[in-house]
Amino acid sequence: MQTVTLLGATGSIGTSALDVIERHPDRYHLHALTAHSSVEKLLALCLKHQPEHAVLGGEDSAHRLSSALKDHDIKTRVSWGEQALCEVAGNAEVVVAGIVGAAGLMPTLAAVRAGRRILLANKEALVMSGALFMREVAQSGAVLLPLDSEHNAIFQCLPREHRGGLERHGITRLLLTASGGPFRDHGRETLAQVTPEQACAHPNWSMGRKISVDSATLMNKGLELIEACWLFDATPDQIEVVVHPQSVIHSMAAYSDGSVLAQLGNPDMRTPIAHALAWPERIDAGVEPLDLFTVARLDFQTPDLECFPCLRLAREAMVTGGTAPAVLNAANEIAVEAFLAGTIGFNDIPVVVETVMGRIERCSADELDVILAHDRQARSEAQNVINELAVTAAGG
Ligand SMILES: NC(=O)C1=CN([C@@H]2O[C@H](COP(=O)(O)OP(=O)(O)OC[C@H]3O[C@@H](n4cnc5c(N)ncnc54)[C@H](OP(=O)(O)O)[C@@H]3O)[C@@H](O)[C@H]2O)C=CC1
Ligand SMILES: CC(=O)[C@@H](O)[C@H](O)COP(=O)(O)O
Ligand SMILES: [Mn+2]
Repeated sequence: MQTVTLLGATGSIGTSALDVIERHPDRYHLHALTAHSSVEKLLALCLKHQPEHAVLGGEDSAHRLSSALKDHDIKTRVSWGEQALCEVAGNAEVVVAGIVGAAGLMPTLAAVRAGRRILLANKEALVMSGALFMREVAQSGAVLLPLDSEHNAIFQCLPREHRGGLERHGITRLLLTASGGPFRDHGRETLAQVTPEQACAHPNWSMGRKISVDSATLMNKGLELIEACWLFDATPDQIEVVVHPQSVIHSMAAYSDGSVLAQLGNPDMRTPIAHALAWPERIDAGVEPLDLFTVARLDFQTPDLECFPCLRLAREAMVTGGTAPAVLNAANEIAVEAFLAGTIGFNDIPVVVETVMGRIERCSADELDVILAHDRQARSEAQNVINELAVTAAGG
């Protein structure tokens, strides 16, 4: 029996992870469930799963949850804030990192430092702090398993011990597949008019709103390119993005003898979650078997970097290195929030990111304090750019 902390239990990853965990009560025991502000959702999960701990973002919401649990005579202990998240992340054998955005960095790092088995969905944490994060994994002996569907697929296509560069294993390229998002065939003019609801309607995956917008701008693929560089010790030019609208091939590894290994499956996050939970064993994920006759065809295209500059910006940030990926990520988080709030348009997202990247000087990213300072600076600069765009739009 392994104890599990599920960071971001009320989200899309959290829901899929609970579905898999529930199928295997003999293997997994819930140590903690966490959320930010979804008190009612976390209450329902605590009533059902009775974890030892529940963590929320603020004191008021934690008091509300605690008193509701007492009314139901449930013994789950409730706490709040980043320190509490780090404690529950450090105290379970398995940690599912399913918080969205930079907020996931400190709890995920706490799990790394405690040498836990980490199932990483929170790609932003690795994008922000890649070198430091991987150094801490090596030092603590943590087992880092990718949940992101593409990275989990690549992991499955690589030799079991894949350390120290791809060439050593005869791997020439990683082929990172991208659905192309809901606006794959749109031109730049129509993109200017798209709404948050349209952007969040991903053609193949049901996900949280932030990652859905990232998929629509191709920033998700950019973040994933950076994520793949760190996870698989690859250089940006060893990674090729392939638009594959069906999302059936989840990614591939090309070898020097001409072989290309791929992992296929229905687009359902329970597959990578079950894979990483049980690795190196295999367990039931509750996922329908893939029916290739229904899929019928697999298409491939090159990404359109004119309409979707975010992929280019992320590649450039990785090549620049240091704090550039943290700046890219922070600016993107603010821009996506503004787009979802209706403050800026879809095509303004890359404008905000590129302008912020041009204004903040790159630094070495060896220290956490430096990374966090650049994250804060990029957020504040992104807000400035958004304000400037509003003035321009008002004719100022
Ligand atoms: N969804 C998917 O299929 C995939 C997701 N990912 C990655 O997984 C991560 C989670 O994505 P997804 O599940 O879609 O996101 P959701 O928005 O669905 O869920 C986010 C979760 O994080 C919690 N959360 C939000 N803000 C904070 C905060 N400031 N502090 C602590 N917790 C917070 C939310 O709590 P509350 O409900 O209270 O807001 C919720 O539990 C992202 O990094 C995403 O890129 C990667 C591959 C696939
Ligand atoms: C399920 C998953 O891993 C997402 O990151 C998915 O990849 C999004 O799809 P695209 O970014 O390819 O549209
Ligand atoms: Mn992905």
